[in-house]
Amino acid sequence: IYTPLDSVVRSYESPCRQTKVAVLGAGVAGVTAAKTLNGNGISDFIIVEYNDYVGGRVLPAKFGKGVDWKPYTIEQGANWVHGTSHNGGPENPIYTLAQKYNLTNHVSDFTSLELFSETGSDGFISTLADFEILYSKVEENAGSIISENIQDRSLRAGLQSQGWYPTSPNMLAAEFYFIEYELAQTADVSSELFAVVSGNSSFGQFSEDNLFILDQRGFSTFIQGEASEILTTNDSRLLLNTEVTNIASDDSSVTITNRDGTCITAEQAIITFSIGVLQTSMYKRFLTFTPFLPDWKLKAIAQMQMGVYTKIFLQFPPEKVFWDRSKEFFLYASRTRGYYPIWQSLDHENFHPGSGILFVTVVGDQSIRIDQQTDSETKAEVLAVLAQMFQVPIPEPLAFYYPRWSTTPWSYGSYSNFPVGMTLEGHQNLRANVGRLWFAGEATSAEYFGFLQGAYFEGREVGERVAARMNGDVEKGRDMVHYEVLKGTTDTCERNRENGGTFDIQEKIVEKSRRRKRRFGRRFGKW
Ligand SMILES: Cc1cc2nc3c(=O)[nH]c(=O)nc-3n(C[C@H](O)[C@H](O)[C@H](O)COP(=O)(O)OP(=O)(O)OC[C@H]3O[C@@H](n4cnc5c(N)ncnc54)[C@H](O)[C@@H]3O)c2cc1C
Repeated sequence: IYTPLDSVVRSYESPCRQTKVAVLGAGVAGVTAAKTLNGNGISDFIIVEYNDYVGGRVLPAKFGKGVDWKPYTIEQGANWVHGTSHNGGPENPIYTLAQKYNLTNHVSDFTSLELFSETGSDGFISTLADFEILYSKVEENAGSIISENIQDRSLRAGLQSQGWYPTSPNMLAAEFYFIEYELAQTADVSSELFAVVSGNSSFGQFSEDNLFILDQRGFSTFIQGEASEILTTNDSRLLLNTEVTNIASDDSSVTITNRDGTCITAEQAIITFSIGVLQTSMYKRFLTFTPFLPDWKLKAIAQMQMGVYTKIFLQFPPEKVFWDRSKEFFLYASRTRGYYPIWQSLDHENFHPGSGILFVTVVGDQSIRIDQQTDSETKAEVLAVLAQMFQVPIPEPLAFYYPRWSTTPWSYGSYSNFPVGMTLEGHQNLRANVGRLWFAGEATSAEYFGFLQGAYFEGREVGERVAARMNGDVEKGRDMVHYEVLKGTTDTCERNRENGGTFDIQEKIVEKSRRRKRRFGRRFGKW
């Protein structure tokens, strides 16, 4: 018999929208997780996304003007597919998707490079060659760290053990080109082992090619395409413009509360927020967990690092282009580490010829510094560097833009980097579920952290685990391994898939590292 009290009790019990799985975040990891759930028969999910678009850190923008006055599409976030496929061997899933969506691209030629000092064009190519040879020894050493299970150390210590002490602008620039440009942080704070693992997993396993995506539909076309295979237009299972502010879980359900006051109750939740968001929320409290996450999880979140990587775009009048249009890259050696070091021209026959577009990349502390500056302050610095490099009067740019990743509230940084002193077990604590809360994203990948493929593989894995749990597959849907107490190293037998690493592949790749080309290839002639 229905009584008014029943309805009060019912609405008290479930004031929120009900679903089986709440997928939090609509970047590569979230969309891949949702697709995997769908592929395993779970279509009752809700994706909650802060922004008004699908794609997360794959973020095109309109910039400048073309001959027809239409702006160009440039990429503020991810730009390259790092590693493609290897003679019928394993293929980078992002490469597979780039092909599926026919994304226009060009393989970057890192040898198409001109070098500059603070007083103009320079010929410090031998420094680059020296670094490249030395780095192959660092790779071999990382191989010993795995095979002999010795303690990891900083990449700085690894470089120093090979006699690398950067004391000149040229050496700083060479180190930037090989290390910071990829890790978005310095060798000082990076793990030697995992810097090598990361390079080998993508470039050693897939290929050395780096596809620069210049598709005018935007790089995010592939994620939006994948999302549209599981969602209809205006699908009520995709909540855009919705910021999650609290995640409450107990033995029976998870409740997601949003900034707009709405809420969702789910059986399981997949959290794909960046490590920057999870870290910053610990002290800014814009996102809270009820109850608090356990100590082992909080420590792992605090330990993984978030790098910052900033592309600063300039469009000059095309008739006033002052750089060599046949070159793709320009490397500037400043006395200050990381001061506007890498320039890339899009006004090139393989990119957007006649565009007048040039962009410079800074990372780490330099990114954090310029994120606090006004556009005009940063523009003045950038133009002064160009004047030093090219030794000609630099025209006023028609357009100038850069995103401020370190303060972006849905990302707080660009991508993760493996710190010194974090073991595979410590990292596993970042991946492992806490009851009904599952974690996925580029940072939870021990092998592909920082890359799109990391977000893809982790989204897929968690999607499979959650689907298995919902479908009653006890073995596959079991809790992920975590470690209440962390030891100094990870036992050899624990370097396995369960802990997010396939180090047998790594050992084989490291063995070959001396013979194979590295990311930048055999460019500088000393091989
Ligand atoms: C500048 C830059 C350059 C890069 N270059 C490359 C490259 O060339 N090649 C490459 O492979 N990778 C590159 N990356 C890394 C790549 O972009 C990421 O690895 C990948 O996009 C991460 O996907 P994700 O799904 O893990 O996280 P995200 O894309 O960050 O997805 C998480 C989603 O969660 C949402 N979210 C956050 N907080 C909340 C909240 N409170 N409520 C609701 N939603 C929320 C966010 O809006 C976001 O959409 C680059 C990244 C940046 C920033």
